[in-house]
Amino acid sequence: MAKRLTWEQKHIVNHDTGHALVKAVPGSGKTTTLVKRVERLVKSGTDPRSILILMYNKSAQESFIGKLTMALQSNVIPEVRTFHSLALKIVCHAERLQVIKKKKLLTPDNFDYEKLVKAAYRNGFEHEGSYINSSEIEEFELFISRCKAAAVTSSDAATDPTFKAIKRELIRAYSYYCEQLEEKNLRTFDDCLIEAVSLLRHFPSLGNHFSHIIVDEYQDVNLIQHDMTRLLSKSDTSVMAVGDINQCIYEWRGARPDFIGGLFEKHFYNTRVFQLSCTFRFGHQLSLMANSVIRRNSTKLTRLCVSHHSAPKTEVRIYVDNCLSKALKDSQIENGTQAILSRTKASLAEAEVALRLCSLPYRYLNGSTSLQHRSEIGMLTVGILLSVYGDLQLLEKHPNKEALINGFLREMGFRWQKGQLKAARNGLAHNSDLYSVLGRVFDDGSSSQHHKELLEKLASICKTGGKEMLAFDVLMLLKKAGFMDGIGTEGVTRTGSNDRRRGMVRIEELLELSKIDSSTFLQLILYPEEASNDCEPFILSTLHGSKGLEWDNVVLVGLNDEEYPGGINDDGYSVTASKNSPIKDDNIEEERRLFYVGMTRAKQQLNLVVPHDDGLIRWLENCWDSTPKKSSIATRFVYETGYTACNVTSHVIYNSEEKNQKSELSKFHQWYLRDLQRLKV
Ligand SMILES: Nc1ncnc2c1ncn2[C@@H]1O[C@H](COP(=O)(O)OP(=O)(O)OP(=O)(O)O)[C@@H](O)[C@H]1O
Repeated sequence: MAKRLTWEQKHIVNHDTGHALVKAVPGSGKTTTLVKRVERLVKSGTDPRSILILMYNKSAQESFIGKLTMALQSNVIPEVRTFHSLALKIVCHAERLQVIKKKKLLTPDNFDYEKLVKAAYRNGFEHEGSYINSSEIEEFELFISRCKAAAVTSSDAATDPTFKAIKRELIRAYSYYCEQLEEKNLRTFDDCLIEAVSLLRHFPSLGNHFSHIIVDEYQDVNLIQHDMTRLLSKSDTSVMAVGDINQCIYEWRGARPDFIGGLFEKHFYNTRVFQLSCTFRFGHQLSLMANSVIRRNSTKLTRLCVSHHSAPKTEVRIYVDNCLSKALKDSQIENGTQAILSRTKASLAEAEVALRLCSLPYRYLNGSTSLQHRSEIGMLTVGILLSVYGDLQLLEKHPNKEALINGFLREMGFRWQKGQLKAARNGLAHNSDLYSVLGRVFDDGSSSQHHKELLEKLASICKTGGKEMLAFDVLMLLKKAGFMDGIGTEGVTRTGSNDRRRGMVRIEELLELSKIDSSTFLQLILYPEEASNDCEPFILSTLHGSKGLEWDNVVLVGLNDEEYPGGINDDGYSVTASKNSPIKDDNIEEERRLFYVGMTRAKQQLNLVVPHDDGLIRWLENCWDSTPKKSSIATRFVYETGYTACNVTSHVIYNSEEKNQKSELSKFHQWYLRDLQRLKV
């Protein structure tokens, strides 16, 4: 059945020519509106080939093409591309015209790309042996994209003072990566973007002439993409940028709130501003809570996110005491989609253990790191194996043997000398007696006092536990023996190191709470039970990864203030950040936007799993929605939701309660009611 467009949607569909900026709240029917707009333009005579639509990623591009083909009922549809694919088209065209050198495109799914990244990593870190932890490669790739988004060359990286805090190994790896691309005559999509912008600047005719350009998710564009949009726009081109400043969360990839929040209007003259302020995804309580959080940012909130009458009546629950298992048990929705989202990967690892404990099915959104590949889990598993059995026989033939042992060897703080790590790995391939293997490795005359002490620690832990011990107690033994002291010190980036340290804290809390014995823990990690298939698998994702997606049931975890937003700046670019420095206002604003993105993914249910915090309980009882003055245990963002007051107001709305009750509501909630009336939704 055709949907009746809201009047805000109709205004956008009917916009004629001239630049436009559409400010759209989450789930506000952007795609529906844009498809309708293109349909109207084509039906009123615009040549579809003169319309360009730029989507943020490939899946959005494919879904948009599908919807457009259906709407236009024609094979001639406008050009729908991602920035990358458009850049590639321009670069290929320039190659054919022999304006630039021909190079081979290296895509991320190409095996040669993986080989190149690993070779560069090995080179930078002087890494020995064939095994490299996937999360280390992920961190290196992230660093590559950060550099490329800012068009940083390898020599820039080596000399730029803002890179002072970056590990030299990482910069060496990046230089090697750039050199290899050059030497082998290769380019990646990131290189294409940089080259395409430079080509358009010097040879403007390389870009087709478009009468309309529509750019979706404009809050995610970086400077290169913003420049590309400008260079593609001719004097008679109408550019429409669509996005939400409150969902700008990719600053580490070069996106900045000011592109959508000012620069677009500055660079594209006479821009008309439109709003899509009505959400079809979630109900009033969640809308009120989301507004209540995001209004703390310095970006002035001129329009609220308001729920459409057809939106689900979303239920929001808060679980105190980090009761994830309880939240998982009572929040499942039959046949509904569900997700667990977290700021850090560390809390996702904890969620994985909790899901295994409840025998619930799950998978990662992008298939990346799973429990066995996290080095602190390897450390703990090997430590428990040693304390219970004295050796690693149980790992023989296990598919994750290498990953788990690698975690241990890496986190134990051995300070390996050349050749030793490789010798240890080779030795352990055929011998499960870790103590004797390491004894032989360090018995070459060059071993230091430090190595001897570590071996003594190992000896002290071997078979001290026993099957009947609680996993938590074994962990305490390992801690006492100094096993956990080195966690994170070998990290590729500070973000990764912090994440592993947090992972350890999270697992410690979970083991203390769940009281499982060590053999159950080993079973969970090594041979988890088949999960029940009574419900849809829980999707595990970071908040960053959840952007643009939605689920019936969303569970947010890792909501303690010291982890999220955290007291320290995790960003490896920051030179001055120290453990005690307070998080900067800009960073808090970005973290707040991330929380806003996370909470607005839910359709039917939002479950917030928070640590025990008496302050929060008081806050909830008193209907307060201000930020606590002193540092809190639960993340400050949960306080900012004004949960109880929003619950009351949404009750008033759903039950069409009396006017006098409405007048008792806060000014902010009255604003919401006025918008609801104004929008007539
Ligand atoms: N006018 C309308 N009336 C009723 N439902 C609508 C209307 N417009 C859009 N929707 C519904 O709202 C939901 C979200 O729409 P759409 O996918 O177009 O949103 P979006 O803004 O692109 O989403 P996102 O925020 O994830 O980018 C869809 O289920 C769509 O059918």
